[in-house]
Order: sequence, then C-alpha cells, then structure tokens
Amino acid sequence: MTIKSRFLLSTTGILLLTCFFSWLSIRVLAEDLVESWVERYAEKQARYDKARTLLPLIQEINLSKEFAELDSLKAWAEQPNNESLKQQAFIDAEEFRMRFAEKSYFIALKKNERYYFSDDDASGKFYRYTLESSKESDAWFYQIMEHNLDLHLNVNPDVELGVIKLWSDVLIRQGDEILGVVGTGLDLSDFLDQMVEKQDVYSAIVFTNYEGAIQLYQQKELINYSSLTKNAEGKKLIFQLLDNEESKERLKQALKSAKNRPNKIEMTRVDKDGTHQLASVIYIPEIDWLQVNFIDIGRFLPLSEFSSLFVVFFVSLVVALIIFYVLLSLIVTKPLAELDLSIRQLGKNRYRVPQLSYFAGTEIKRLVSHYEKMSTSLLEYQHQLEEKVKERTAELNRLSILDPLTELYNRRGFEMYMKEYLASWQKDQKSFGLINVDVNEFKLINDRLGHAAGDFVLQKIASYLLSVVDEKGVVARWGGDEFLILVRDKQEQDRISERLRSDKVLHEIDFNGDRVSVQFSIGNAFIQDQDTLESLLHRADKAMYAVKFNRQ
Ligand SMILES: Nc1nc2c(ncn2[C@@H]2O[C@H](COP(=O)(O)OP(=O)(O)OP(=O)(O)O)[C@@H](O)[C@H]2O)c(=O)[nH]1
Repeated sequence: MTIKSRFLLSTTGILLLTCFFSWLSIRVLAEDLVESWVERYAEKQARYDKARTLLPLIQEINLSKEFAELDSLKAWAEQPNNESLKQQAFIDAEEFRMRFAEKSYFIALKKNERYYFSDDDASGKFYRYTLESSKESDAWFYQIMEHNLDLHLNVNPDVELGVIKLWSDVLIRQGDEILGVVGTGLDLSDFLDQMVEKQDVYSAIVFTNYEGAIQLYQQKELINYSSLTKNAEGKKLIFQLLDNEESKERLKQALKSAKNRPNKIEMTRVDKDGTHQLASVIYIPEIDWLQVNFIDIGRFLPLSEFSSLFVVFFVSLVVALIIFYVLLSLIVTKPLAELDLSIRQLGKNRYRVPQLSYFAGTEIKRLVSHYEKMSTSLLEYQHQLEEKVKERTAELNRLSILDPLTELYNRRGFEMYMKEYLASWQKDQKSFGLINVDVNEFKLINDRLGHAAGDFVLQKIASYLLSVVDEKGVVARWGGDEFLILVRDKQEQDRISERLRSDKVLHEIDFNGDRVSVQFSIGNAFIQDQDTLESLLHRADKAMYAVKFNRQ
C-alpha cells in the first residue's frame, strides 16, 4: 500500500474517531452546561415564583392572621351569644374587610358552630349557616381545629357563590383555647390566571402539600380540592404528572428533603410529558406548601444549538487534514516519487536527476543527494567494468584464435580465416592457395635438447615464416611442428615455396651454444572449382607428405 493510501486510510479513521469522541464530549459538555444553567435558572425561578406568585396569597394569609388577632373578634368568639360583643366584632371586622383583596372574610365559631361571611354584597347576611360535623362539606372546619393547624390553605368550592376559592384559614386562639377559624378567600381562577401570566415559558409550577396533593396548578382539573379532608386514594397527586415510577420516587424524596430544609432548593431529574425535565422543589413555610417547578431541559436549551459548534469543529478538522495531506505530498510523497522514477531509470542504465521542489523535506533532500553521488559512482564503475569486459573479451577472442607460443593464428583462427577466403572465392572467384610447411625430424630436437629448445625453435620458425611471407599472405601454426601459409596468388605461392626450400638462413639455429639444424617439407595446393576447405587442405597435406616421403 502506498504512503498516500495508508495516510488517507489512517487519517480517515482518525477523523471519524475524533469526530465521534468530539461529538460525545460536546454532548456531555453541553448536557453538563445545560444542566448547570438550568439548575441556576430553576433556583432563581423558584425564588422568583415564590416571591411574585405567592405574594398576594401570603399577603392574604398575613391579613388573616392579623384578623384572627382582633380583640373584639376573640371576645365575641368566647361569647358568641353576646349581641353587643357581636356588634363590636362585626364593626371591627367590616372595617378590616376592606383590606382583604376580595373585600370578604369568613368567621366560623367553635362555640356556636356558626359560619359568618361578609363581602361587598349589601344584601348578603352576616350569618350564613350552621356547621355540622357530620357534613362532608363542613369537615374542613373540624379538621383544622382537631389538627391544631394555625394556618391552613384550602382549595374549596364556594357553594354559595358557585366559584372555587383558595381559602386562607387561621385559628382564633385565646391562649391555648381554640375559638374558631377565620380567614378570607381568593378566587382560584383569577389567582391561577395571574400565576400563568407570570409563569415562564420553559417551566411549569405546581404547588403541593407535604403529601404531594396538587394545590395550585394551571390545569384546574388536576387540583386537589379539600386536601385535608379527602382520603388518600381520592387525592390528585403531583406524581401522577410524571411518566415513570423512578421519577415519582425521586420527586417524593425531593419533596421530603425540601420539607426538612425550608427555603432551600432541592433538584431532581424526572421524566414528564415524554421529556427529561428538571424538578426544583422548595418548601414555603409561610403557607406550608411545596412549590415544584418543572423545567424542560431540551426546550430550555436544545442540544441542537451545539451542533453548529460540532460542524465548525468538523470542517476545521477536514481543512486541517487536507492541508496536512498537501504538505505531506509536497514534503514526502512527491520527492519520493521523483527518487523512485530516477532509481527505475538507473535500472535501465539511464541517469535522471531527481527534480526536488523547494518544499521537499531536508531528510529526503539529503537522501537524494547521497543517492546522486552513489548513482554517479555506480554508473562510472559500471562503465569501467564494461570497458574491462570489452577488453577482456577482445583479448579472449584474440587468444582463442592465436597460438600462444608463436602468436600466429592457431588452427581455429586459421579455419575462420580460410572460410572467409573460400566464401569470397565462391562468390567473386578471388583465388588463393595454401602452403603446408612441416618441420623435418623435429622430435629429435626435443629429444636431444629438451622441450624448451623445441619451443624456442618453433618461435624462430614462426618469425622466419612471417618475414618470408611478409604481406603477401597469412601464416598459421596448424599444430605441433606443422605450419600453413595462405597466399593470394599462384606466383607468390611458388615464390614463397621456393624461398623456403632454398633459404639457408634458418637451417642453423643457435640454442645456448648448440646448433640446431632445421629443414622443411613443403606441399602446395591452389584453389580449384568445386573445392571445399577439406579438399584444399587435403591436397596441400598430401603434397607435403609426398615431399616428406620422397626425402626419406
Ligand atoms: N617443444 C615442443 N615440441 C612440440 C610441440 N608440439 C609438438 N611437439 C613435438 O613435435 C614432435 C613432432 O613429431 P613428429 O610428428 O614425429 O614429427 P618429426 O619428429 O618432425 O618427424 P617427421 O615429421 O616425420 O620428420 C613431437 O615429438 C611433439 O612432441 C611444441 O609446442 N613444443
């Protein structure tokens, strides 16, 4: 696999892995970030809601508490049948009434079990009805007193007015003695409208009692009326708003912890309406309720907001890799390809200088420089070697056709030579002839003076024959003491033969003081039509033997 492919494969792998882990880390980071923002937001929202939403309610409660402290009211509550006390209490209560938001109040006395109510309606009576412990609709009165609840908020329908009211019920006390319950009511619809108005788009507020029974919620149908008197099964609980048991359990724990730490925020994650939500719970001791804010984390700050961050990261990563790839190509792969091309050319005995760009890596430049030196000397050495081989081959060729002792053509060389002559005879009728020269009784020289003397004599004979033939022919050592001379015309053949027969120059050779006598037997043959090399040689041989035979 090439560096480029490897690099592409591995970088693609790295890119995918990096993207995957970046996406994971961005997601985790975003979730953490969103969660911590939402937590901070939830805390602020809970405190804000408590302050703003409940302000009118708390005001009414405080007024109810103040109302319950009216001396005239207490005095009347102790003696409900005393008309003058009743009158005084009524005057004071009527004066106080104007301070209540809805300009109405109720007084329920323990001793005469009567329920009094006053509002702007001039025709309305002060006394409304007599409470009965056996009536379910009056149970609140008896329960509040029985449980000694100094303050109780109650969401209950006002049968007479036909509206649902949020009642602030406060005990009238004289020391430890409970004299009755007083308070005021706020129209629940108005109150809820106000609450929704002030509510943030991201959150939903629910007010519950300590059990989780819903007291205030945008959806009126989910409000649990008469929480105090209703038995557990019939109650509408906040947990019903959640999607699963795990969430319900978590919220229960949060309610419990919040109840133990008034005004401190408890946070927990829950699943509501098919989304992950953060529930912040705060206990409000002033009203003995718990306020729960649900915040949809996804809506508050969707994770998709972070996708652009991921896209920017991905694009910059791709761009960085492309730049890296181009640089790698300029610095490494292109110079390597140049080097590779040059090496392949070198294999064909051609030298090509690698063309390196300015960007090529220093290491590669150094490598190429070493390669250049190495390839130059390699080519030089190869050239020298080839020259030597040529020389040696020429020398071997020469030696293969020459006789080492006399340096005349040997049999092989002379045969080649004669074939050429034969061919030109056959083609152009260029005639030639052969002189066969054999030394007489050469063996005796060897025997008498030794082989070295024989060699010496053979060399002498060779140079003698060369001098006689000169440029008129070619001399060869046919074997042992036998020589062949090729001449180009008949006259020269006769002339040389005659000279060899008559010449006395070589008859006496001096070898280390010993005189050696040399004589030749000579046979001639001149080329004729239909001659082959064998037939010509045979005739020359035969002629020479005829002479030798006649000599003996
Ligand atoms: N010193 C030496 N002797 C050689 C060489 N080649 C052949 N001889 C010898 O030459 C002799 C040739 O002997 P023969 O063929 O009997 O020829 P000859 O003694 O001249 O006898 P005739 O030809 O009958 O006159 C042999 O004894 C060979 O050993 C050589 O290169 N050097």
